[in-house]
Order: sequence, then structure tokens, then C-alpha cells
Amino acid sequence: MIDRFKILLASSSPRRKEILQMVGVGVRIFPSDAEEKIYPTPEETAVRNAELKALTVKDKAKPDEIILAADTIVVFNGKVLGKPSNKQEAIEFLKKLSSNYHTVITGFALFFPNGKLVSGLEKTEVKFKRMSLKEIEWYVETGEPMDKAGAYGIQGIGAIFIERIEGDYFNVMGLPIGKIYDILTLETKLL
Ligand SMILES: Cc1cn([C@H]2C[C@H](O)[C@@H](COP(=O)(O)OP(=O)(O)OP(=O)(O)O)O2)c(=O)[nH]c1=O
Repeated sequence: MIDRFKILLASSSPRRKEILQMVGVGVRIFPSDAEEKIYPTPEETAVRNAELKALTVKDKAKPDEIILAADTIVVFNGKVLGKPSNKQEAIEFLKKLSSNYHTVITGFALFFPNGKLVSGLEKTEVKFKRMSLKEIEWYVETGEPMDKAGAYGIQGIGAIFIERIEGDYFNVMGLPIGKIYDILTLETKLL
């Protein structure tokens, strides 16, 4: 089944590696040095950046490896909240998320050994509980928010602030593994 796929993961995200290993896919890491860009819509931004990351490691794949890259962004009120650049920005992001719904978009790209590039995206709606300023400041001091889109990690301490989630949990963590499995299955049948 899924263990027949060999993935070259163009990502430095430990979460993505964990998700792939959890389901038993063979994974080798080669992080991309692609510079992330902003496109006119959040959807385009996530997908194009994932494609860019996948294509920059094109020459590093072994003949039987499928390249996988992804880009996770948090969208609140139509605005993209990326990784916070400092503690103050992390506090501002979390103040926005408090008591509200936001959308997590993960764009992904798969580059197959036959030269075909398949990309797509998944969206998950997440509702945060009300966070007091004290809680926000404490959370930022833990350091967890700093390398994460939207300044939180659902799989870490951030879990305590989640009220509800509609959609794929793994998409929020950084990789919509169910959707990616479907594409891997479909595309390798076509080969
Ligand atoms: C919202 C959210 C994001 N994140 C993480 C997933 C991603 O690693 C990160 C978003 O940044 P990305 O640019 O998607 O990924 P990355 O920089 O970590 O790795 P690379 O570009 O090499 O692939 O935020 C969580 O871990 N948990 C969450 O709940």
C-alpha cells in the first residue's frame, strides 16, 4: 500500500517528516532553499510556493523517488499570517486568532519520476478559544509559536487553545496526508 512509495521530502519541517513516517512511507529529506513569495491570493501563495520548493530539488531525486513539498499558511480575515518575525508579531497574531475562526491552507506539490508535477491544496477551519493577554504572552515565551505559520502549533502546547476544528487535522500540522495518499495512488496507477 502506502509503503511502496519512496518520497524525497523537500522540507525542513520535522512535522512533515513525522506524518510521513507515521504512515510508513520511505522518506529521505532534502530541504529546499527556495525563497517563499507572496501571490495575489492565499491559495496561489500556498500552491506556488509548494511547487517552487519541489522543483528546486528536482535534480536531487533518485530515479524511484517522488518529490514532495508543501507550504502551510494561516488566513485570518483574508490576510495571510505567516511565521511571526518576532515575539511582538506572534502576540499580535494570537490576539487576532483568539475567540475566532481562521483557515489553515496547505499547498502541496508532487513531482513524479516521469516529469509530471501535480499540485493542490487542502483547507481546514480552526476555532480558537478566548485567550487572555497573560496566556498569549506565556505561550509566546515557550518559544513554540516562532517557527510556525499563524504563531501556533496544534500538535504542541497550542492544543490547549483549540475550541474546534473542521477538516483534516494533519493539514493544520503541515501535510494533508489523506489527500496526498489519494494522489499518489491515482498517479502511480496511471504510470
Ligand atoms: C498552523 C500550524 C503550523 N505549523 C507549521 C507547519 C510548517 O512547518 C510551518 C509553516 O511553514 P512552511 O513554510 O509551510 O514550512 P517550513 O518552513 O517549516 O518547512 P519547509 O519550507 O522547509 O517545507 O508551520 C504547525 O506545525 N502546526 C500548526 O498548527
